[in-house]
Amino acid sequence: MAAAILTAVSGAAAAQSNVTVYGLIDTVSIESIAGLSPEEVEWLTRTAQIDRNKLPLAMRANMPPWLLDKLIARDGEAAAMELAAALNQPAPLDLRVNAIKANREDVMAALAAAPILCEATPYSPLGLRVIKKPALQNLPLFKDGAIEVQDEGSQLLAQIVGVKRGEMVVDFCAGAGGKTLALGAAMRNTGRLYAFDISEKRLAKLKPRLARSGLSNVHPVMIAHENDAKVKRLAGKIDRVLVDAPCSGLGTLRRNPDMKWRQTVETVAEMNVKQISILTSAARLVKAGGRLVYGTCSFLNEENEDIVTEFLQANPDFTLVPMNTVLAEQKIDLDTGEYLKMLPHVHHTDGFFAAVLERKK
Ligand SMILES: C[S@@+](CC[C@H](N)C(=O)[O-])C[C@H]1O[C@@H](n2cnc3c(N)ncnc32)[C@H](O)[C@@H]1O
Repeated sequence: MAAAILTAVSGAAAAQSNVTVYGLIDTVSIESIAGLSPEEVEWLTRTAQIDRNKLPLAMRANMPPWLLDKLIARDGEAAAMELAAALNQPAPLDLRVNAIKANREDVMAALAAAPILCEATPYSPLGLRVIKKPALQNLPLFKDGAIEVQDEGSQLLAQIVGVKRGEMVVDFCAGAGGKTLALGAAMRNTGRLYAFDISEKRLAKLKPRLARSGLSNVHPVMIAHENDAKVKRLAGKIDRVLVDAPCSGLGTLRRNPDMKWRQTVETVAEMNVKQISILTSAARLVKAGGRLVYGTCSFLNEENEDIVTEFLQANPDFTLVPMNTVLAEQKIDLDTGEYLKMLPHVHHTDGFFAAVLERKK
């Protein structure tokens, strides 16, 4: 790592490389970087003392210029810098209580005895925010599936799908099942929940989590692509469909700070093509009066509102259910306008977006 740092800054000394180094110093302490020579420690220490206010904005924000420019054009400089600052802070550790195994108060008391201090999350009725970050893997609560690690924003996205007992539900992009587990528990282990994904590896990671959770209503299904014949077979039969779409992941930069350096305007545009294609195919599953929920862990309009607008223009049999209505149905005291928009500097969650679309009866 040390060699890579010096190559990055002493080569062409490109602004981008310097941004990376400042970001690294902000995220991890110099002492925690192994294998540095005394000269490298000295150089990094001097770099860390530079007055950030004299640096160009993108360096201060620790963001690629294309991304910062986009945010400034949309939100103004102050708001963009506030979001950037929040994304440069480490994320808290949030847990979701598995309602078919435990309730939040009992879990809180059991954790306190461990002793692990936590507080109830403000929006998700099943969430706990752990004060420090202890290892949880060996706790009986974790092994028995009473708790799962899940950001509060992700919990909310599952909650606003509004699943009920006995329903037919599809989690179209289930991955390793973060939201699948929340949906299955909200269905009280009844009905049928299909967990689709194109990644065998991710679906395999869902299996041990499912075993711990005690859920028997989840059916993982590997699909080749969004237009797979397995999707067509369920057309018009599903009460609730969640599309937790593949996206830039920029909303999770607190956990994956390197992600922003791998995204470009072009990768986002490629993702948009996939997003509208998946949403359009998943929509076929929804029965009359049923709901389709489109979500991302991104804060970019291109991946969020713009996809929903394009979808609604092409699919007039769907209408947007205002998020205020959805959140009120779930008894969640939160107002984020027409859509769910969770942001780290406002809600202390990862960045999440969701829209609820209903098929006309
Ligand atoms: C944002 S991740 C899902 C995260 C997951 N829902 C969770 O809560 O942990 C997006 C997922 O979409 C899957 N995916 C990508 N293309 C897909 C497609 N055409 N059809 C279904 N799933 C797809 C990816 O494999 C990835 O697991």
